[in-house]
Amino acid sequence: MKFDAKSLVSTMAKFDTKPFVSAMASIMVMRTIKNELIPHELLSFFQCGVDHLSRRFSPQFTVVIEEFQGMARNQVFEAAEAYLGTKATVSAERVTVSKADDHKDLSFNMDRNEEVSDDFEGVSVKWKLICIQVDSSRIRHYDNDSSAVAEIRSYELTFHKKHKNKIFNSYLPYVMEIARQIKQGNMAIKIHSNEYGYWNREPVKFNHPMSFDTLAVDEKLQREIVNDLDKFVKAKEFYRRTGKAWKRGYLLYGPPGTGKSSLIAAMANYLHYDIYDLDLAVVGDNRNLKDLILGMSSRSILVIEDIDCTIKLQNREEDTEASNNGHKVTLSGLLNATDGLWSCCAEEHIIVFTTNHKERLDPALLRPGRMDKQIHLSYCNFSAFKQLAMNYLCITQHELYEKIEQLLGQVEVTPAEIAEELTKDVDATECLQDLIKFLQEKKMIKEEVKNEGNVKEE
Ligand SMILES: Nc1ncnc2c1ncn2[C@@H]1O[C@H](COP(=O)(O)OP(=O)(O)OP(=O)(O)O)[C@@H](O)[C@H]1O
Ligand SMILES: [Mg+2]
Repeated sequence: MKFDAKSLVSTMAKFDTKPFVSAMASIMVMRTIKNELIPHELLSFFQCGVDHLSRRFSPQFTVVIEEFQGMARNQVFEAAEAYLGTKATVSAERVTVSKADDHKDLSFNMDRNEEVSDDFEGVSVKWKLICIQVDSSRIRHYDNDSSAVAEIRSYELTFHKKHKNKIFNSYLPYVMEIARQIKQGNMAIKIHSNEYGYWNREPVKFNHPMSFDTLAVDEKLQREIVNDLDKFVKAKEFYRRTGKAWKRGYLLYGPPGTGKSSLIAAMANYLHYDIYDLDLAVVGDNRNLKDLILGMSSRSILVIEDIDCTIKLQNREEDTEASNNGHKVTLSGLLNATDGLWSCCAEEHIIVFTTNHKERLDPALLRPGRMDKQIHLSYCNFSAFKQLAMNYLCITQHELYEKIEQLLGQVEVTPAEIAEELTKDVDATECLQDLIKFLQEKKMIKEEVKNEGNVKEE
């Protein structure tokens, strides 16, 4: 018997033939065995019908999560990959292991066609990684030069139909959130720097060890800063509701060596944000500046150090190229870049300006809403000293502390100066004695200067 498969398939498709498909399929299978003559199209049509019927009566529901959506990677697939990596080592039979250059830890994943079970609030689900090999020319996102065969990957998530709502509304968002946390913990922080109008293609791994545990600032100020950062990170909904861009500006000011750059490092390590260290002096013009800020990723810190020195930004009225020592970035350009409408394009930006001379800044830069928080980093008090002694000498108490506390109340000394004294010797007592000598000398110089002033006045 000969089939005109195409016309048979289209004829059957016009009618609701599904209830008959199963029976027909069995007949055809029998005939196939006898005659080996069933055309491919017809068989796959029956196969579809059988699958459809079995799904209809099955209590299971399956969500297919493909790796690509057009050219872009599907974020749900990426999240599932990261999330299942943590489960695979426990419940899969075979796992793959890899490590990317910018990752701190090994990444595990389920192998092809492996299954992983998971439980969420009493609901059991099954994940399966499906990999199909195809001709690479058929896939748009695939680099055709590298291989003739490509793999189309997808996850199948299967669970009981009655849990559909819970899976869509709670479980999948939960998977996305856990994956975000895993990625955040695994990715090394990077520091980006700019040359002219673009960020360097190869950001450097940020290895600064400073943290809020080692930063020596007044305890109360430190708590205030950490609380502010915590509030900012959790405030997505607040920023959305109030129509504000999700960004926060900090101005760090104080004498050299009081920990402004160290605080930025502690912030980046605490939030796990990349740093974009912007050198305004080499930015061509306002347009370049805008492009640079648009080129930053979300969840990052934009740093402009020594804002008073890099370019002349004092006077907005004189905001012309000529009055700006030939620099084409102007104050209004900078304000627009950090403040303007399009600055909302990315989310979770922290902007930090530092200066040794707050009084030299244009008030426009300090207006509330621009610099949300101004943090004064000042000379070392006793509480900050104790932190430094802990960092460098690993001590919390010493008989010389009383003397040091007294001297710290009489002279102005920066944490950087103290840090230098505490690293001069290996022995803690000798270091503290050196420090006392250093503080006494400072005190003497201060008194001499004061006396000279008094003599002049007389
Ligand atoms: N508050 C601090 N806590 C711990 N270490 C500090 C602190 N301040 C300064 N230091 C030490 O002094 C060094 C210089 O400090 P830092 O670069 O943070 O100062 P700064 O305020 O940014 O100075 P500048 O105004 O010159 O840029 C740091 O590498 C660190 O070792
Ligand atoms: Mg600095």
